[in-house]
Amino acid sequence: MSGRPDDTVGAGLILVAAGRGTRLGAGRPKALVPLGAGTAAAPVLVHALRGALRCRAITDVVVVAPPDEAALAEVAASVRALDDRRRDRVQVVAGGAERSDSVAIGLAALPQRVGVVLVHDAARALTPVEVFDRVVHAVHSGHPAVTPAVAVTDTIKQVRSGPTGVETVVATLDRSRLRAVQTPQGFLRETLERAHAALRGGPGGSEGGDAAGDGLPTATDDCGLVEARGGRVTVVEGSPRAMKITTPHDLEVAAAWLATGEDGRERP
Ligand SMILES: Nc1ccn([C@@H]2O[C@H](COP(=O)(O)OP(=O)(O)OP(=O)(O)O)[C@@H](O)[C@H]2O)c(=O)n1
Ligand SMILES: C[C@](O)(CO)[C@H](O)COP(=O)(O)O
Repeated sequence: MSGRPDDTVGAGLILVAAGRGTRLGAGRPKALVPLGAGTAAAPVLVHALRGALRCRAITDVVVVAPPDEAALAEVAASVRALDDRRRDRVQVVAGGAERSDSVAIGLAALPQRVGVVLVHDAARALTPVEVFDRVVHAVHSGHPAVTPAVAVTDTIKQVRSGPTGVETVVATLDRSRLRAVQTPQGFLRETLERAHAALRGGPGGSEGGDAAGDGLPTATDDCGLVEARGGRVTVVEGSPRAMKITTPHDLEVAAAWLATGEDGRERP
């Protein structure tokens, strides 16, 4: 870790949008599914990109798109249509099989001048700019890996599956110490690069995606990869508006926020 980045240096954004959207079941990649009605209507990815570009610290963007030709072309056309002077600093690349593959592809494509990297799910399309700003500020303040998070409001039980598939409760977890993590997650570039190198069998890692080397599944978020190497992850306040559009119900909620102007974004 080399300490704080120069405060005047901007941040790069990896917007991962290459998922299939199986749980949404819209018959097309989730990033390309229309969200909103009338003048607010745009693909999920476009909402996410416009939202992220409200963060003035972002200077460079890599959109990691679904790998098929038609989807790539549609994403590239959306980028060309962006009303933002940073449009020329937005690249589109084809994603990989798993989210972590897509992040690694995006990271490799980010220009070397970028020393601070944000990784954001296109599926968290209505994330307020304040969340981006808090994450960037924390990295600039010397925190090498940062995640936004919200408190858990349900009582959370740990369960085990019996031989017949029926689940029984093993324990009730201490909710006051649990957080649901969101994106954008922010990193010093070298912290993220080392975490991904380890995932792929580099120094400190293990081949096959078992980042912690303990037989547990690969971490589903990038801060998890840092944790698995014993790195420190700092938590900043997230937002309910940064919820991930995963199911048809989530899409309805997001559309309702847009319809009522309650998308959590500042109005001019
Ligand atoms: N191979 C993958 C898988 C996921 N993602 C992205 O990672 C984010 C979080 O993933 P999720 O919401 O789970 O999206 P999907 O993988 O598309 O959803 P599902 O599991 O329902 O197919 C999304 O913006 C998704 O596009 C990606 O870029 N590349
Ligand atoms: C990165 C993430 O959005 C943080 O909550 C989440 O881990 C993505 O997981 P998914 O299972 O790929 O949706």
